[in-house]
Amino acid sequence: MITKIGVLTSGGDAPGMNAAIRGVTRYAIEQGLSVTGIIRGYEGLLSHEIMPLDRRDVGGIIHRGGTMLRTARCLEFMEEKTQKEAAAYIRENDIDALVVIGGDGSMRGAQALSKQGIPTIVIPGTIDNDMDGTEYTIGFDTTVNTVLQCVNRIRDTAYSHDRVAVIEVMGRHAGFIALHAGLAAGAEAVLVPEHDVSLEDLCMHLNESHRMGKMSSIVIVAEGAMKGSDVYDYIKEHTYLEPNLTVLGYVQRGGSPTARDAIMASLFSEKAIDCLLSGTYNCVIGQIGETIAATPYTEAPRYHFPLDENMYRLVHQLGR
Ligand SMILES: Nc1ncnc2c1ncn2[C@@H]1O[C@H](COP(=O)(O)OP(=O)(O)OP(=O)(O)O)[C@@H](O)[C@H]1O
Ligand SMILES: O=P(O)(O)OC[C@H]1O[C@](O)(CO)[C@@H](O)[C@@H]1O
Ligand SMILES: [Mg+2]
Repeated sequence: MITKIGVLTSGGDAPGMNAAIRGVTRYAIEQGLSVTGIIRGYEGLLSHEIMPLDRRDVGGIIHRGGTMLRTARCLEFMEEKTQKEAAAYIRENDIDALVVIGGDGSMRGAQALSKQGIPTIVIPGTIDNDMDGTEYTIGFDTTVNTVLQCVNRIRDTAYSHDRVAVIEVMGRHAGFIALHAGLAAGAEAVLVPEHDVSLEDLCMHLNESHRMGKMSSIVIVAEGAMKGSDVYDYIKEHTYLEPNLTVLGYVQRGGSPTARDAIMASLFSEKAIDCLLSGTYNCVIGQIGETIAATPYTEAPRYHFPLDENMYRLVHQLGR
């Protein structure tokens, strides 16, 4: 029977992680469990940094970006020896199950711990929206809206100076941020890791739009597709157009969560605790269609939600 849970955040921080820490803590306490917070993700399990969490400890954080528990990318945790040490520490502290809030890498970490006999459950928290077992990850909506606001500002300059604004956004392995922000901002083109990038085609596309009377354009590049600076250089060398470059960087990851992210964080938290209480674990919580589901790690790849090809086509058709 589960009486005490641990909770940690891992990987890149994402807006809404704090709302999830609050949701997990308060809902678990409501159900009669006690809660331990682990500091700095899997690193905290190795450096033994933990703290008890009560209702008041998670007060005043629902609207804050980042994560009050801190987070880390812990490379040591890739080794089985380290995973065994972490599992032993969890047992020593009488933690019966662990809630991991993080992205796809963090989910692999949770799966590794479950192989060591620790019941785990994952709440998807990453701005990248690139996890199996869910159509939505906490933080994505906030980031897309942040990028949109930035692009709208950059557009003013691009328009006024007749320039091609090249904007690099995050997404090491996935183009969701670029695609969604691109469609919302009316970009001329988006470059994403899921599609081969031809800078020759891009320049033809931009030149053609220019001939049709379009004096300024927006090109959004996911960092995993190509470096924004390479796109800038190519346009400068191969066209008569005038590009400018903005690498958005970490402004995309901070900030207060949108209503959608704070709501999803709360709903995912409730589902995670309900699952643990009913003996369902080693699962990723996720939104699948209209439902909030719990999918075993081993089955999550069956629920892979790729980039929406219709949206990708539409960006390029509407952007000219
Ligand atoms: N195969 C694995 N086995 C064990 N642990 C892993 C594995 N992959 C990742 N992890 C752990 O999860 C941590 C976070 O992973 P990663 O850096 O990929 O971020 P993420 O959770 O995908 O979030 P984001 O992509 O939003 O930054 C890693 O630093 C590592 O501690
Ligand atoms: O510099 P860091 O913290 O490793 O984060 C960069 C990476 O994290 C992510 O933002 C996801 O949080 C990726 O898109 C990005 O490549
Ligand atoms: Mg990831």
